[in-house]
Amino acid sequence: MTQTPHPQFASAQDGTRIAYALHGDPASRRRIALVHSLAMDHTFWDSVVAHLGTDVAVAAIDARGHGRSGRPAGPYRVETFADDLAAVLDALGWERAAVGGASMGGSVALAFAIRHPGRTAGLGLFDTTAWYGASAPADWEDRGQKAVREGLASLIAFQETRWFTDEFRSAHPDVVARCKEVFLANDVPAYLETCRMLGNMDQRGGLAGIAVPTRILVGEEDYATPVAMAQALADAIAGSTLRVLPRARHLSPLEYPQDVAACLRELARG
Ligand SMILES: O=C(O)CCC(=O)CC(=O)O
Repeated sequence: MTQTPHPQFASAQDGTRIAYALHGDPASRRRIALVHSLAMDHTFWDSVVAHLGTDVAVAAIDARGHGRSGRPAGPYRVETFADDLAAVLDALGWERAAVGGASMGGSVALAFAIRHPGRTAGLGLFDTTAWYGASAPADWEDRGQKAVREGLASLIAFQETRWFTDEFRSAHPDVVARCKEVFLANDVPAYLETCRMLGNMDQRGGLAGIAVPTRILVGEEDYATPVAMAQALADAIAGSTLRVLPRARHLSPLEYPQDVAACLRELARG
């Protein structure tokens, strides 16, 4: 079991504290910056980090509104989350890094690559999208409002099957329990604002400008960001590769940590 380092803090442009954990060799020039999925935190990456080895430097952040980071009032924007990641790179003195993200974090990684191309050594996109579709603003508002009305626990049954297959849940009850624990610890107003952010996000216009090595992974049974969304990313980002993971659902860094780590190591080579 990897021991997660104590979080450190960077200051975002608006003064919000952004927490991050630094793993591996801080002196390594092979640098990786990671952003978790909705309502998770930096510990989301622990099993990937365990497969990354100690010859890379890895910064895993808590996005604003999540974990130990600040929870300013909304509205939230994916571009702000990307600039928060840039603030973490600044705090570390990193000019560039391979950037990886899962689901919400993948959307943040996309925004980072679009806004900070010179700082993006490579892009790892796991179970994610640039756009959730025309009904997304209403759908995500419904989800956030359910949390407000009935509490985050009312979403757990939905989340569990959205995150993982039945087989995975039976084989890895500890992983599922940890995800639930982190999910339930979220701040409801911040969760609502993050849901709204995802519903309103549309980054499709920026994809053609991404010119860094890009690897896209998606679970074959991902109902949250289905294979068609990953295919749309692959079609729009020149030179990207797409791999569909068999028998996986929405959280491939937890379902396939070794494969995600291999992908990130490759991106961090340059
Ligand atoms: O559950 C969904 O519909 C999507 C969840 C999602 O894509 C956001 C996330 O898990 O970060």
